[in-house]
Amino acid sequence: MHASRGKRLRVLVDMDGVIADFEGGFLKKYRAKYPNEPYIHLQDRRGFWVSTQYGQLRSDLCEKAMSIWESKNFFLELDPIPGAVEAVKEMSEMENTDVFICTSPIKHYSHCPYEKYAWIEKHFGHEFLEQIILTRDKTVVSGDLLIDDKPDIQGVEPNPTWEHVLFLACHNQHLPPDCPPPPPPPPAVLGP
Ligand SMILES: O=c1ccn([C@@H]2O[C@H](COP(=O)(O)O)[C@@H](O)[C@H]2O)c(=O)[nH]1
Ligand SMILES: [Mg+2]
Repeated sequence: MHASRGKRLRVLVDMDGVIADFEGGFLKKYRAKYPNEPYIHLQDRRGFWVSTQYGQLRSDLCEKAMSIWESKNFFLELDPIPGAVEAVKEMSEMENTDVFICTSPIKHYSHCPYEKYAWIEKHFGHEFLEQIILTRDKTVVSGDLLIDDKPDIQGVEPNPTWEHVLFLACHNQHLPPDCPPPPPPPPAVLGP
């Protein structure tokens, strides 16, 4: 459709959970730093926010989880999702197609933005640094497709130009197709 109109296809590709293994990297470093604390197996992950599910497990684990991705080298040392780097490179070489990495940095910015750039350079090469978009609000970025593992992508723009392609991840694989995520469970009632 796009090529017939002479228009190029612009694909926005998320980073964490799509090309970089955020969940696997988190669990490995969390268990190394907190070997005596409970943890959540990847097959038991539910909901986009790791910190929320760890906080539900025990309230202090929310901050312990956050300390992992706020640490130096967390983002830089993430493994690529198998096959993802090759797939993105291949897509970026397709005719009439422009690919951008569209990723949200954490607000604790000491390491994350730098390491996201360094990760892209390491796995895609220096040239690909032209194709990075760092934003906390993906709704204001224009594109045709956004490939992203977050089920609900919201921001100030109620009608983003892109169509969201939900990328399968451990935290979203139980969601019914094309449905919004379920509301959070009510707080647990503790007995006497
Ligand atoms: O519990 C969590 C899980 C992830 N994050 C951060 O959110 C962004 C997700 O970026 P995407 O571009 O949507 O993949 C990433 O920086 C994670 O570190 C979080 O803050 N809390
Ligand atoms: Mg993601």
